[in-house]
Amino acid sequence: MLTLNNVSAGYGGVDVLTNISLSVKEGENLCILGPNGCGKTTLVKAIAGLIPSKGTIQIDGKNISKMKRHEIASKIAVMSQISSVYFSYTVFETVLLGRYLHMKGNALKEPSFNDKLYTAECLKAVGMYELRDRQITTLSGGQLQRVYLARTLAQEPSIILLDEPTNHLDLKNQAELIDYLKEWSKIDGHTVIGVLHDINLAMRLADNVLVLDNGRTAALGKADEVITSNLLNKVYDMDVVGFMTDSLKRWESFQSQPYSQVTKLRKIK
Ligand SMILES: Nc1ncnc2c1ncn2[C@@H]1O[C@H](COP(=O)(O)OP(=O)(O)OP(=O)(O)O)[C@@H](O)[C@H]1O
Repeated sequence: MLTLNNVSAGYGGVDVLTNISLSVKEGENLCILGPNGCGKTTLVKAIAGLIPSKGTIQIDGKNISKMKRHEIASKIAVMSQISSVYFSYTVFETVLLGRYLHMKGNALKEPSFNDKLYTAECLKAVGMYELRDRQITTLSGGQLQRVYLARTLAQEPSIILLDEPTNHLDLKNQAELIDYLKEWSKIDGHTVIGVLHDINLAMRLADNVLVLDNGRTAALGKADEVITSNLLNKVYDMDVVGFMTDSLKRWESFQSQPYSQVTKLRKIK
């Protein structure tokens, strides 16, 4: 479904990514891992056709450099981290924007009954239908992220590209979003390709993992085979598994200690 062959991309003529090759089949999910600045977002932008790239990127056998913007958008939706909202639309209007493609690209046109119906379905799917008339500026970060998920679904893509979508979300909402997308990917050969900093969430979502190191492929393969302590320690330049194990031990000991012992505050000198 999605194939990258020797893809290099970057900014101002300088490559950030070098010779990335991979393929993602329908119904499979891929997580992209790697330290800050290694090129994860750049890869997402290249796949979405938002920046030029060398090599070939094909969706369903078609080269994206030969596809029109709206044709790419009918296949791929990008869901990124939420940023501040400066323009106020209602929840319903925001999700309706995801139907833009299906409204023959004319957002000024009165949406059809079917577009409105599909928008409502997407809002129901993410549990935001009741808040459909609220201005999005009045929503919490978690609610806003749900609205953006609904807008992504309204686009009816076959591939969702995630770029760190879980900031602003508490633990429960992070897990729910990832589980929802995992479920979505198992319907009708959908695919999720996601940049996630949290390795636990990545393992929850991914069938396959690409680990980038300085713009190059450090590892690519099945999640349980690729996510090894040696590789993570090398790429992130820290004892990742040791850190996670230590956190778990602290949590366990915190649980077993009497309340009085763990709440002692250090005196400020
Ligand atoms: N628009 C841009 N113009 C020039 N350089 C850029 C641009 N966007 C990103 N870069 C550079 O490209 C490199 C890779 O950035 P990218 O955002 O892809 O990394 P990342 O792995 O997603 O990082 P992070 O985990 O911090 O989000 C960085 O050195 C960054 O400074």
